[in-house]
Formats: sequence, C-alpha cells, structure tokens
Amino acid sequence: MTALRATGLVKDYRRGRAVDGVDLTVDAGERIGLLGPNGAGKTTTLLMCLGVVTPDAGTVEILGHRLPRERQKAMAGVGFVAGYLPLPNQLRVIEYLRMFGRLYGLRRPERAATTWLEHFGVPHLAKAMGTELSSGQKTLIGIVKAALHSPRLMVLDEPTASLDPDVALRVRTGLRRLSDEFGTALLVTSHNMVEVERLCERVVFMSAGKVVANGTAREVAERFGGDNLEDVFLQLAGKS
Ligand SMILES: Nc1ncnc2c1ncn2[C@@H]1O[C@H](COP(=O)(O)OP(=O)(O)OP(=O)(O)O)[C@@H](O)[C@H]1O
Repeated sequence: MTALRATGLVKDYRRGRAVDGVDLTVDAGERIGLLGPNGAGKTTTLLMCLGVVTPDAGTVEILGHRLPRERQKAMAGVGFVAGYLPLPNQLRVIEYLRMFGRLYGLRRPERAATTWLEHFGVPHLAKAMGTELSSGQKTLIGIVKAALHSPRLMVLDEPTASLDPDVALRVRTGLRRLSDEFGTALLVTSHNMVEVERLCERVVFMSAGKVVANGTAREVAERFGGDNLEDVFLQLAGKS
C-alpha cells in the first residue's frame, strides 16, 4: 500500500504562492528525502500532507485514508518529528512517553517507551525532566515519541538540525533500523546533503514551491550536471 500520495498541492500565503502544484508519493517502506533551499516550500508541503495546513488545491491520501475526512484513521499510522514541536517542561521523559503511548492506544506504553529509548541510544534520559534536556536531546525524545507506535510512515522535518555528528549518526542508524525492521516509510527534510544521501533511497528536490527533480541521489545530481546533491543544492539556491 502507498504510504503517502499527494497530488496537485497548492498553498497561497499573503506574500505569494508557497507551494505550487506539488505531487509527492511515498511507497510503503520507502525512504524519501525532501530537499530544497530555505523557503522552497518543504515544511508547508509536509504540513499539508499531515492535514495541519489546509491546501488551497490538491488531495492527500495517507495509508489509503483520504484527508481531511479520514485524518484520524490516517494519523494512527503516522509519526511526526520536528524541532519546533514543544515538549512539556513539567514531566519526566518517561511520563511524557507513557502519556503518548496511552494516546496511541498501546497495551504496554511503559515498555514501548523503554524499548524505543534504547533503540535511539538514550535510555539514560528516561528520568530527566523536560527542563533538563538540551535542544538536541529534546529532538531525540521527539523522535522516540513519534516511533512509539511503530508507525507505517514517519515524517521528519529537519530531525538532525540541532544534533552533533555523533548523535545525528545515532538518529540515522535508528531510523534506518526502524525502516528495515518495521518497514516504516520515511519522509525527511534536511539541509544535510550527506545525511540524505546516506539515509534516503530517493530524493525530491523543491525550488520556489515546485518539484524540480525526483530520483536517486545519483540520478538527480547527473540531471543537474553535478557530482553530488550539494552541487544541485547550490545551483538551485543560486537561482531562488
Ligand atoms: N504561516 C505562514 N504564513 C505566511 N507565509 C508562510 C507561512 N508559512 C510559510 N510561509 C511562506 O511560505 C514559503 C515556504 O515556506 P516553508 O517554510 O514551507 O519553506 P521551507 O522549504 O520549509 O524552508 P526552510 O528550509 O527555511 O525551512 C516561504 O516564503 C514562507 O515565508
């Protein structure tokens, strides 16, 4: 089953068109990198795919469920990670994860929390309060929270932006295992081209609200006459 199928997405804001006719498909278990310069429309596209922002045109279907009508059913199979999602200060990490585990309807939320904390290499953070976490640790806990219910599709908006290289590697490894062991499809935005080349099987490049390339990292680089994704990025950023 297709994890995500978005067609003809359009979003206009007061200052102009942020997303201009984007088609985006993520097959079951596929790992896709959504790339593009600042302001290209990546986050707006993700938020429309998740039903957080209402598109002015276009359709979104997640795991066979059409948005907005079947959003609740669709979201049961989705995890969302972004640095800008808040974490409560007044709860311990384990309490916060347990709460989400219950919301997801897990039978053993505490066990799931412990398992996923270990999966992402941060079991020692279980007892920490929200106030005691660094921004990178908050991001990691956000990833653990999004993985708790072993979602079919994980959407990640710049998941490693605030992480040091060692922790970023741990996150990449954890996401790769999530994909390999549970068949979770990944849709990831990132400005780190090397990371995307390592993690993703296919990349979708956006520029000025449109998809300008879609293929493997090698195919996309060749199409733009570059050696790698960084070359493509610099070409597109120069034009935007
Ligand atoms: N809530 C909003 N209200 C008005 N304009 C917005 C809003 N959200 C995004 N935009 C505009 O839409 C365009 C696309 O923004 P978006 O955040 O989707 O880009 P992005 O590719 O995710 O950028 P970045 O890499 O910097 O995160 C930008 O010009 C931005 O100013």
